[in-house]
Amino acid sequence: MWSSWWDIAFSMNNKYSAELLTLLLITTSAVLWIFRAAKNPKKASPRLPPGPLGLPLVGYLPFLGSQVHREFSQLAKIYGPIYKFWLGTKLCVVVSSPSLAKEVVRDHDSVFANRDPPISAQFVTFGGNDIVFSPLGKNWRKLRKIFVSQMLGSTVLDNSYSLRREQVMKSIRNVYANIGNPIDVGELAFLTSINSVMSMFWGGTEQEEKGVVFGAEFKNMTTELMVLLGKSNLSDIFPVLARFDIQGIQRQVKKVADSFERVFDSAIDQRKKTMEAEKDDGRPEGNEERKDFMQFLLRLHDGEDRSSSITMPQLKAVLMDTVVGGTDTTATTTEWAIAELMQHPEAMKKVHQELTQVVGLNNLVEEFHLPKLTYLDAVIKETLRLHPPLPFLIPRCPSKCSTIGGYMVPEGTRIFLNIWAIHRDPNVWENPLEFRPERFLNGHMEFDYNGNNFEYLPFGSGRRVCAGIPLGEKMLNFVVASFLHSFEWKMPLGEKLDLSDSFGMVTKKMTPLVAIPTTRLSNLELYA
Ligand code: HEM
Repeated sequence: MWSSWWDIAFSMNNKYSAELLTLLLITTSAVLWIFRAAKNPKKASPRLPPGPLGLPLVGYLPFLGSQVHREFSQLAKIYGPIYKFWLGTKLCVVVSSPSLAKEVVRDHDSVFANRDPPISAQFVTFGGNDIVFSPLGKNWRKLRKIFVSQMLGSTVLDNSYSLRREQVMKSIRNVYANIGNPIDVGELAFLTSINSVMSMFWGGTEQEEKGVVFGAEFKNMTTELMVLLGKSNLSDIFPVLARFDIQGIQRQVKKVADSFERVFDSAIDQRKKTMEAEKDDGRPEGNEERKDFMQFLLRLHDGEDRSSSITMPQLKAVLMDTVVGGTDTTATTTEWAIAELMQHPEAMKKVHQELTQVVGLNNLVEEFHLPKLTYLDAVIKETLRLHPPLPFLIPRCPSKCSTIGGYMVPEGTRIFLNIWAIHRDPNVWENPLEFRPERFLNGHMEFDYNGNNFEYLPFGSGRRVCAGIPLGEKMLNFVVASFLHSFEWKMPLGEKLDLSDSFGMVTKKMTPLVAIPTTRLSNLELYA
């Protein structure tokens, strides 16, 4: 019996024993090294993800074109589902597969639930007091809780339905007044969304009309803000240049933010006066039934309970999150949904059949019809799959160095979750480029907007999932259903429908959808 490796070695022919001994030593060391590495993975330091080379100093910046979502998806085909590039001194990582998205937003959620706000965001967040761009922390937690569970709680949303309904009715009346003439559907959708939100701010007071007048003004301001925030700013790429504001982006953002603040100040003043007057009249402070956003937030501002009271900059920042976060996204999706249906008459026919059956041609759509409009819901889900308004969500930023997909992702990296690519991945979706609402109907996999299925993330996922889902979903389904039930939409004679998109902070149709409405309801009095 051989008692040890040494015995084996020395029992052999001298000619081979030295070589064998060396071989054994190498093998043993390798086995020991692998064993230790497996036992103590921290010691094996992972590398940065692969990625395209850029130029010295500027990195990949000069190679970024205007269709960034398509370019990022192409790069994933070359470098894989996780890759990196540099923009100046900023390291960026793009993640484009459901399993790696899960690692980011579920497995490492607390580390990646931070944002990397552009430098100009400080002006729209009233000094970092909002929900969208705040780092994970006390401020964010408090505001998000107020926003999700109280401000957009089901009682508030139910109580404010009549306000949204009134705004949708107004839009229907406006379209009817222009029946047979071309209408910019995106603009119509935007005004309907912003007027609904404005009306919820003012909440059925005498100032509500004024709020709605501001709607048109807000539209231009929001569009301008989105363009500015979506621009590559040298100040972000080279923070040492920030104070020179070479492209003037910070200045312009500040100007738009100041205009928003003037409107907010006027609304806040007026609302305070109304609440005072109600108190003087002996009515309970603020009308309990009304429960509009402004009244609700002002009460929190005046509140003595420090755990739930908010400062004036926080109040304004939350208003800003609602206006900016909630209107362009909803309006853009409404425009895409109608455009896709016009391009797919079979699907449009099914939507119309469902509306006729559930709502009836002698009625207008009401929010209580929505749960029964299952095909319409599938249409909206399919629209958000093909055209997520935020193709990379809102970039995340790890608070410490982490490992994703076996690669190192250092603290402070800007993370783009490319859901646009995931939603069009042929390994995930059958015929992904086809518009097929049926894939979201019963019998197929369950999809909702809460981000639990990493193949479908139009509202994001994890702690930073969209905070406005209940309102966004209600407005979206209600507005699309109302526009489609009340009118048939056709392209002007000789014009072709264009479905190409244009990348931006919110990715929209390249050419606005301009269509001609004709009436659909049997009872024309409903349009009055
Ligand atoms: C079609 C409609 C909408 C879409 C597609 C959408 C999409 C998104 C996405 C992708 C994010 C980032 C999520 C992440 O990083 O994981 C987000 C965040 C957010 N959205 Fe929405 N959104 C919509 C409507 C709304 C509405 C109506 C509101 C407000 C009433 C709103 C308020 C917010 C806020 C406050 C955040 C920041 C959440 C946080 O950082 O904690 N959104 N949204």
